Amino acid sequence: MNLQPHIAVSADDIASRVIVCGDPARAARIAGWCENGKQVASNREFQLFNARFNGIDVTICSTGIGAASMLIALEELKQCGVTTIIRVGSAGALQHNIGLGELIIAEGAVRDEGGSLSYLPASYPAVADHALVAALLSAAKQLQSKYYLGLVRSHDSFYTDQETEICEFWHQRGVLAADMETSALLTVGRFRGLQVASILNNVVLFEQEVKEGIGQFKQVNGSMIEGEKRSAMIALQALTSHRS
Ligand SMILES: O=P(O)(O)O[C@H]1O[C@H](CO)[C@@H](O)[C@H]1O
Ligand SMILES: O=c1cc[nH]c(=O)[nH]1
Repeated sequence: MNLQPHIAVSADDIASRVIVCGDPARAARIAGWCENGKQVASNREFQLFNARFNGIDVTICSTGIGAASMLIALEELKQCGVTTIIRVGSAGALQHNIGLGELIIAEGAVRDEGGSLSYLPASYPAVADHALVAALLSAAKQLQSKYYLGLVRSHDSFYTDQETEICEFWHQRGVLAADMETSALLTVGRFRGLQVASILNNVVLFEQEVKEGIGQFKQVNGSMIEGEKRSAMIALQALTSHRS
């Protein structure tokens, strides 16, 4: 079969169960936490690895930053016969009680990114697959991990002049955290008939300067790196215990 133009694999090359994440280095780390992790493609921000977890084939695919490139990966993964996608992402908290390295499981998302809006109007909801969320909750309990369950917000622009006001607005409305891809994954994934969900590792405290938080993440802050691994293990457990 033909290679997909961006993710550079064909249907024969990858599994039907996929973990996506923004950071290519995270994709490599997740593959390393599985059995037999090996790279199958490398093109731009799209780094793909095949591996086995709980005796089941999985693929890990990085998608870069933002909804636009994540949606390219989603469409091409769908063309390759993928049925189930869980995002293992990072996020900034919008509530004071969510600590660094603590995990957020998205029930749904505020669609403040342009990618999904180019497919469907804002009135179409961004909702995670119910069974996949149940599998994530069950895996989190099995691994004795604390988690927050609720709404997240996805956006396109990290450094707007209104960032403080925007975060305060969604904080007041009970949204748990912000990332840049979850709402597009939930909206377009559902629209395309995929089972989709998202689990996020908090790397910025609420009301912390975003540059400072992301910088600490880059410096391999212990709790945030531990949160990344725990989020990946929960997602892998959910992905491989879930009936696709
Ligand atoms: O760590 P990832 O998965 O890339 O997720 C978050 O980090 C990036 C911004 O630093 C955005 O992609 C955001 O959604
Ligand atoms: O504050 C943050 C941190 C990570 N990703 C985001 O989109 N926002």
